[in-house]
Amino acid sequence: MYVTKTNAAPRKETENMTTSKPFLHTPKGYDSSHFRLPNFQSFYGSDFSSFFGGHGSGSASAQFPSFPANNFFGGTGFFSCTPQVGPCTKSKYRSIDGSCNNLNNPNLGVANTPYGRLLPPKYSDGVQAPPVSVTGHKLTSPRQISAVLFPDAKAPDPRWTLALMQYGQIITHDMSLAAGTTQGKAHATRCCGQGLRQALPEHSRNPACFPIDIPNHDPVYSKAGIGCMEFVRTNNDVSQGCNSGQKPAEQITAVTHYLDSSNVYGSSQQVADSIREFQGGRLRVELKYGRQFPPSNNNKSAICDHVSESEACYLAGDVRVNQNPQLTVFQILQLREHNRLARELARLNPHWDDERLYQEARKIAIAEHQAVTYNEWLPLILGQETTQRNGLTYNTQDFTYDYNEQVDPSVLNDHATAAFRFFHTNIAGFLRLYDEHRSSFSALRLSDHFNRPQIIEEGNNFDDLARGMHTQPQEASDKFFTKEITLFLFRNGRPLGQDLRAIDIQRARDHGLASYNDYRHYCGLPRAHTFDDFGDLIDPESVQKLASLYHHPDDVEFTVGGSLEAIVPGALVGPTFLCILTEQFYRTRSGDRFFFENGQKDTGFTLEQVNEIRRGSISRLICDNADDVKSMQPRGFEQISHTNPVVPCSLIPAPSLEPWREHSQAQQTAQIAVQPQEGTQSFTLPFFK
Ligand code: HEM
Ligand SMILES: [Ca+2]
Repeated sequence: MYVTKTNAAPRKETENMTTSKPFLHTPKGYDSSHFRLPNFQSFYGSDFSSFFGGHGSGSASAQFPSFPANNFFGGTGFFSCTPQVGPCTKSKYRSIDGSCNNLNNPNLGVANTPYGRLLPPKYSDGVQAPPVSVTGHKLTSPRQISAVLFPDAKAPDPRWTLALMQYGQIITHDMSLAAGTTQGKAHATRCCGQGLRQALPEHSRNPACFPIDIPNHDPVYSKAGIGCMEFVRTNNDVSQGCNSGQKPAEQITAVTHYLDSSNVYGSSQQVADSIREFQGGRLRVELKYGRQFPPSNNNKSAICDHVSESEACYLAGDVRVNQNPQLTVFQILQLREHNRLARELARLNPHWDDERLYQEARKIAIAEHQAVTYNEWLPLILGQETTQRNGLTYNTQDFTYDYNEQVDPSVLNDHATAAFRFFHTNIAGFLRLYDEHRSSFSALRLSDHFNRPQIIEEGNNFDDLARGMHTQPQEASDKFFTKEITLFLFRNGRPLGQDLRAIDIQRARDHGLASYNDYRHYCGLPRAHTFDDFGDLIDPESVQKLASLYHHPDDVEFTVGGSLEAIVPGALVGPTFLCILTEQFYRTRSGDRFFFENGQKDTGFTLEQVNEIRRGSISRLICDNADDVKSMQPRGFEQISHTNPVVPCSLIPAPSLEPWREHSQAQQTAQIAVQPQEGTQSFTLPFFK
């Protein structure tokens, strides 16, 4: 069944699903001009109700009471995979942990629940151990695959700015975090079958040859750039694993699955409360020379690298906030945007209390983030045609009416552990600094500043970095990855660091992802029976390398094959990853009852409010929240050109908060007296009594 935007309404679920079954959305209507998805039957039978953490069954939590959170990462132990949720109250606002979004299945999308999956895992023992070659051979070390197939070659993207990549990382951090893998330092957590959650101990990693750290004095590296080449045991490949006979292990993601700015607000009440000011609806900030920065992290030495007590190391809704300077800049812009909204709302509605201001500002800030993600970012990444045809974007001034409670919003393992990581290709090794005239005078080396955000507070760096990422090109979408992440990741002052591409490959093994061929098949592309068959989408040189690295075409990993595909015209990714990403972003919007455009009666915005939010943009975010950026090009993800010139911020459209004003008698009288001022952007000036 194919449903296209041109001849039918956006796709809707039609299966007769009951609450006792897992909510797996089956991708029926996927379509693009280049390839089509077949009708797809969910591989999970109806007896898998406990597979995704027991959604709908409730039995797991009854049998295995949940353990205190502080035990969670503290070594091997079993915990409930079903969050204790509900009963749900009818709230106008999202919960912090994602619960009660889907009123029939309040656990859906909640933080610390398993990823979803499109294709069943392929563990070599059926339940937990990473896949090995179908011919029984060991797989080549991820580090070697990375070095052979994904070398560095500088090729700036002809059209898009580094902000496009950087906002992608914000989106990613909003959507998922493999529990325990933060900064590559900690250990994994997963759900075994039967709703058991297991924290794996640190020593389950073989310290003798962790495949990803490149030893500083590695003789092999110095010759061949390979580093540690042995195949090693991984997190999942441990003896204290899930008991045999159980259903396969499922990895857990620590943040809310929804696109709800959980990176800003936190995914647990505890974190959310720790970053609130509890005054005026604002989030906590530290003021430095009148500029707002996030509060200081109490755990600096564990979270940041190279930190003296005086160096900045921030606390935010997401633990990865300090990971790289541009990411931190965006997080700070989002934080300041919340506080800006809270202040504006307080002026419009002086009778609102802290809680009301916090919730309303949060709701608007999340909506602005969804608007930028879906209307500005995704069409560039997936291609406009793909987003339009598959119900990801709508060209309308009306509501979209596309919430579907049958859609499972869970972030898919296939997406987060393979497809979405492809955009590591767009990372640039150097971050250029640009002044207001768009002259560049210096650049930061990325690996000098991993987990070390102090640099952004110095001088005008904050603005120069903000302008810089909207001026400098991102790296092109191709099979090349900058050495700053494949050789120097988290090097923390050492000459060499880790290899993110190798980590991506290793992590996908650990999560038991099916093969590249399986995903080709899933996406309606032919399976390759010989290595040469991959030549339909992959260049001959890479096909040859695949043949040298793998024993059989079925051994080729999804992360690897998918990253070598030719880019779909109009998009920034190859066809198989595009298919998975499209499915994910369809679920993320239509499975979210609070999605800003969908016109839900009790929770949504008025149409007038929605259309104000639609006026927002990435450039507006910079104009409103950088320290002193006075001009931007209108389309910030697109490089500056004569069709996208830098203009004064006053010419960049801005949402008006006027539709949020609650009209009391006194205010109505006052409004007549105070007319909106000519020439100011649409934010209404505060009303002075
Ligand atoms: C400077 C930029 C970036 C750096 C340094 C970076 C680094 C990392 C690191 C260290 C991990 C954890 C790897 C692991 O232990 O498995 C990770 C995970 C990931 N990255 Fe990136 N990344 C960057 C940008 C991006 C971008 C632009 C995207 C996509 C648009 C992206 C998508 C992902 C995804 C989906 C994951 C897995 C999240 C999860 O745990 O579920 N990253 N990245
Ligand atoms: Ca989230």
